[in-house]
Amino acid sequence: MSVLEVSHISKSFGSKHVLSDINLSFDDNKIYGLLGRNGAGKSTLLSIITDRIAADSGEVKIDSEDVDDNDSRLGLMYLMSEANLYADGWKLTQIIKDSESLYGGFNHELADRLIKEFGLDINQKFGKLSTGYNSIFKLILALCLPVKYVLLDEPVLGLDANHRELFYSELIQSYSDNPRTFIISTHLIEEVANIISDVIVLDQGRVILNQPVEDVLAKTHSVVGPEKDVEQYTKGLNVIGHNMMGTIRANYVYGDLDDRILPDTVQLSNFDLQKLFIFLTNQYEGSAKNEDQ
Ligand SMILES: Nc1ncnc2c1ncn2[C@@H]1O[C@H](COP(=O)(O)OP(=O)(O)OP(=O)(O)O)[C@@H](O)[C@H]1O
Repeated sequence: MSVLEVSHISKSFGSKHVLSDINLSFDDNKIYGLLGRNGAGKSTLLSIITDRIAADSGEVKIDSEDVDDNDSRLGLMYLMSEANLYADGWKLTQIIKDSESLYGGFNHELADRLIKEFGLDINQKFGKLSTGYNSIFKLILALCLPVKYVLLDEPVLGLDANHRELFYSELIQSYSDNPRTFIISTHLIEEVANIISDVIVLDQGRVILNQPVEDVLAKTHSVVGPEKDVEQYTKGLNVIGHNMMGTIRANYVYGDLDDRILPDTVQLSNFDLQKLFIFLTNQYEGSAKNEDQ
């Protein structure tokens, strides 16, 4: 079992602290969702992990070996991001050839199928691709290169709804054919909620949540009923948000419920990852920032 470990990573740009003491560990064969609001530091973190930019302090290791300037470790990761690594005049076929020799392999069978399914013109030059096809081409590279860690920064940028669906189903297929670790940074939480096994939330350069999705969802409770009863029932619990619908109140709780008695007038259910994300990163009433890191 190998582990990708991020220890005490901090990064500033000028006087702006972008990442502060980030500690994360990525296990084999899991699909991580890396979530955070605009400017939270997601792309910076992924670029540091893959040694595209240097951290101010801290280290990234794979199997206890620092990845810094270490080709054998860096070759275990591929970062698909908005930043283009390829020159506009390069042909896609040439980029595939170069990547194949750099990474020591390429799944041509899968690539051929994806090229056909997405309708990508493989004889095109890189710079001539539309935004969507630019993403599609980089996704094909990401899925077909023989790496242990696939890092996807906004993978569906510019993809239409049909192509997004196709990508998610191909991602699942590729993962089940060849289990490996994915780290997916995205704002489309609802679209990835059923794909990811673990969720990491970055907020203002810090990790505020890092847990299996199943455990996280089990701790979400929406408590709905007459205002007085809801307030009474949720007293002392970690209420991270609320809604009013006339005289009916919904309090959103994140954390374990104790064995308090639920009044007949009050209904209890779980709420989804997107709602939790919004409450946690909105600094809504009663922040859960220090919980469950
Ligand atoms: N090269 C750079 N020089 C100066 N500031 C930078 C640089 N790269 C990133 N930043 C700043 O660092 C902060 C974090 O940026 P980053 O792109 O990592 O966030 P993000 O979570 O990926 O955001 P988004 O979801 O909007 O893409 C932002 O305030 C950004 O302006």
